[in-house]
Amino acid sequence: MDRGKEKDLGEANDPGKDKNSAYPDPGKFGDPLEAKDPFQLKPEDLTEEQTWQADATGKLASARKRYFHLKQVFWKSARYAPITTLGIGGHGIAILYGEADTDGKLANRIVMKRALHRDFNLSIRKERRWLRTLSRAMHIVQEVPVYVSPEERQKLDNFPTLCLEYLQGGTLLSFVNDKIPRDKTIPSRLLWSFLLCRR
Ligand SMILES: Nc1ncnc2c1ncn2[C@@H]1O[C@H](COP(=O)(O)OP(=O)(O)OP(=O)(O)O)[C@@H](O)[C@H]1O
Repeated sequence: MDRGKEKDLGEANDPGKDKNSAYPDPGKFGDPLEAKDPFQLKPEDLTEEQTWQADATGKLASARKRYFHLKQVFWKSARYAPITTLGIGGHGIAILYGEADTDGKLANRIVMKRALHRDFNLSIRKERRWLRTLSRAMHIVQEVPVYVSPEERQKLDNFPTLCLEYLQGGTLLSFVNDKIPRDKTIPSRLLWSFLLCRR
């Protein structure tokens, strides 16, 4: 997809806004998931560091565009629906999607991660290369298959998208931030043990 087309994706084109559209209701998976539209993301959802790195509104606008596009890819899908925004990193946005089974019940959760800007697509590709290199490492997040039609696949591939397993307990970074005091470092042997533990 070229950039001009991407710019056209505005709120008016949001398939979720059309009550008659085939876009699945984000709440379709029901309890116990408190499903919410990732669109409710607000500038205050960015961490202090993230707002320092870039203008919050600009970053949020990019995140919304990425999300709009992803939503368009899956808007006819009976299988995948967005649940929430997990976060915005230095380069990308991570959105949690639910995968339904044939009865429409939540069967799996998948993280879709995209670059915030075309210039960061390279960082997503690099991350993918590393993930594939580390694909047998027990404690490294893994790519997961996404079952889409050829049309959806083509749209999905217009922007490099990482489809990852969902780390329910949080990432290693969130563990370090939560549990390791700021004046302490995580021992190298522990980090190596994460990398060397094989499936
Ligand atoms: N597979 C995942 N499971 C659960 N949460 C995730 C997953 N991937 C990302 N997240 C959450 O989404 C946030 C944004 O992720 P992302 O990978 O884009 O950024 P980052 O790793 O914080 O920074 P950077 O873009 O600089 O690598 C993370 O901080 C994390 O909280």
